[in-house]
Formats: sequence, C-alpha cells, structure tokens
Amino acid sequence: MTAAALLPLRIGYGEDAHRLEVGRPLILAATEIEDAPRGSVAHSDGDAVLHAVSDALLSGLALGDIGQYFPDTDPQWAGLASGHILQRCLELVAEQGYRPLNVAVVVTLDQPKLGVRRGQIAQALASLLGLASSEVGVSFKTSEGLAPDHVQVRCTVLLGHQSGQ
Ligand SMILES: Nc1ccn([C@@H]2O[C@H](COP(=O)(O)O)[C@@H](O)[C@H]2O)c(=O)n1
Ligand SMILES: C[C@@]1(CO)OP(=O)(O)OP(=O)(O)OC[C@H]1O
Repeated sequence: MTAAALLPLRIGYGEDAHRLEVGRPLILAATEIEDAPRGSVAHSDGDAVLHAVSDALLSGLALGDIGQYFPDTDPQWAGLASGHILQRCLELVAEQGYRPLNVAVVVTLDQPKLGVRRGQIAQALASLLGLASSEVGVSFKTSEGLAPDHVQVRCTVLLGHQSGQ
C-alpha cells in the first residue's frame, strides 16, 4: 500500500525570487505594497508570494513547477496576474482529490517593513486558497543587507485528500 493511501496528507515546498527595480510595482499575495521603493522585475506581475505558494501546491503532488505551465518565454503570459497561476494550480491539485489545509510563507525583503500588513496579506492569501486566515502563517525577514536587491519567498503547504474528510 502506498503512503498516500495510508495517510492522505502531502507536504509541498516552493520558493521564488525576483530582482527589484525602481518604477515597478511590488505585488505580494495580490496586494500592492504602495510604499515599496522598488518592485519585481518579472514576465508576469512578479507576485513572488503567489509564485512560491503555487510551486508548493504543485510540488506536494509531484506535478512539476509553474514554469512548465506558464513558460516565461510565452508572450501570452506577459503581465499575467499571478492569481490565475494560483487558480490553475489549485485546479490541478483538486483534480488529484487534494486541497490545501494550511500554508506557511516566509518573505525576505529589506524594505519596506511589512509587519503592519501581515493581517492584510494573510487574509488575501487565505481568501485565494479558500482557507481561514488562522490557517495561513506569514513571516517576514530582512536579509540583514545581504540581499537588498531582491524579494525572496519560501512556502510550505500541507495538502489533504478528500478521503480523509
Ligand atoms: N520586510 C520586513 C522584514 C522584517 N520585518 C519584521 O522585522 C522583524 C525583524 O526581522 P529580522 O529579519 O531582522 O529578523 C521581524 O519581526 C519581522 O517580522 C518586517 O516587518 N518587514
Ligand atoms: C510566472 C512566469 C510566467 O509569466 O514568469 P515570471 O513572472 O518571470 O515568474 P517566475 O517565478 O520567474 O517564473 C514563472 C514564470 O513561468
């Protein structure tokens, strides 16, 4: 019997990073950080939180990564709102009978401080994932000046199979 049949839980992990440049918006969890001095350089809207969460969802079921489904060489994805990427990943997970049970994200960014937005970001992510905000952990770290020119996000997700409900 496979592990999945014995215990209908899977863990996923995802990461994303984008270089920061003046004159671009910084979007994290579909939330524009209006006081950010610089924003993500990306093919899409550069939402590193949604990219890391999307990759975590896919990795939990060994479904690859978002670059396979949304190649950054394909002009049709230029400027894409990353909520679409997340929705597609949720569909792929649902097709396997799974859904996210809780997520934890860590955002590493030197400026601006994001602590005042923790609730807003957690709520936005919860709503996109169909979770309660108490099921979405959001942590912020500075790079201590070691990586001031990019935003980095790491994410773990626990997936549950509908057979376990
Ligand atoms: N962009 C950020 C980065 C960090 N914080 C908060 O600052 C505290 C200290 O972070 P360190 O990386 O120096 O350990 C911590 O409480 C973070 O939540 C922040 O608000 N925004
Ligand atoms: C989202 C995609 C596609 O628009 O591009 P980017 O916005 O550059 O993001 P990244 O996380 O580097 O890779 C995934 C890409 O396929």
